[in-house]
Amino acid sequence: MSSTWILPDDLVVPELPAGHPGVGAPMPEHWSKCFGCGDDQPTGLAMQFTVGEGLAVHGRFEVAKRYQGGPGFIHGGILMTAFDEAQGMACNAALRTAVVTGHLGTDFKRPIPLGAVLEFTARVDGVVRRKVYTSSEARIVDGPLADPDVVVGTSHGLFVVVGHEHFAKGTAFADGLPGSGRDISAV
Ligand SMILES: CCCCC/C=C\C/C=C\C/C=C\C/C=C\CCCC(=O)SCCNC(=O)CCNC(=O)[C@H](O)C(C)(C)COP(=O)(O)OP(=O)(O)OC[C@H]1O[C@@H](n2cnc3c(N)ncnc32)[C@H](O)[C@@H]1OP(=O)(O)O
Repeated sequence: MSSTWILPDDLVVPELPAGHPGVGAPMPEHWSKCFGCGDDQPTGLAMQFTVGEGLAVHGRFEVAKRYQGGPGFIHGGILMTAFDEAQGMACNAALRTAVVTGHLGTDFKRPIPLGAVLEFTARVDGVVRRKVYTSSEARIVDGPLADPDVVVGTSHGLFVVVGHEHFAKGTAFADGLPGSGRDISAV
């Protein structure tokens, strides 16, 4: 069973941005303190991304013991966090602009064991004004229960393009601040 997600009729599929790197190119974290992709966030997922075909990206992480929900398996919210990050990175690669998540819906298809290496394929399906429609699926590609032919979770999300004033409102509460050009992906 899967939940329903209907794309709008006036969806526009964007062109790849100029200078878009080739398939397989690594994508830098969008900010070092990000819980999803940052390398300066010790409890975070430290997801790593590469450019995929068209408007897609690929992301990976290993399910650490600290991400346990039910005994032996990933917590559902952690899986959603990874989808959020992957679909946000797809927006970033396709549109080269800042986005935030407006809505995210996940179907949990199979239990995912601790120690599994998850690979996400996430893409931009299209845009309507500031709304960016995205989708993603996850597979276990290494570790326990690995089978790259089995989809263990899927996600649909609506992201909204925002200006830098959106993040300016958070600076008073921020744990560190992006600054050196590593904060927003150059991809
Ligand atoms: C200081 C540190 C900064 C570091 C930042 C660094 C980099 C960031 C840059 C790029 C990011 C790169 C990669 C991203 C990677 C990971 C992704 C993680 C992202 C997150 O984890 S981020 C946290 C969770 N996220 C939020 O914290 C959002 C809270 N929220 C809001 O801030 C507002 O709610 C907002 C801005 C969403 C909209 O507000 P708004 O006033 O600007 O615009 P408005 O309401 O008019 O919506 C415009 C159109 O979107 C439709 N719309 C809106 N919401 C909808 C919904 N839920 N469902 C269906 N449609 C929706 C409307 O219906 C309208 O549609 P229409 O055009 O048809 O009228």
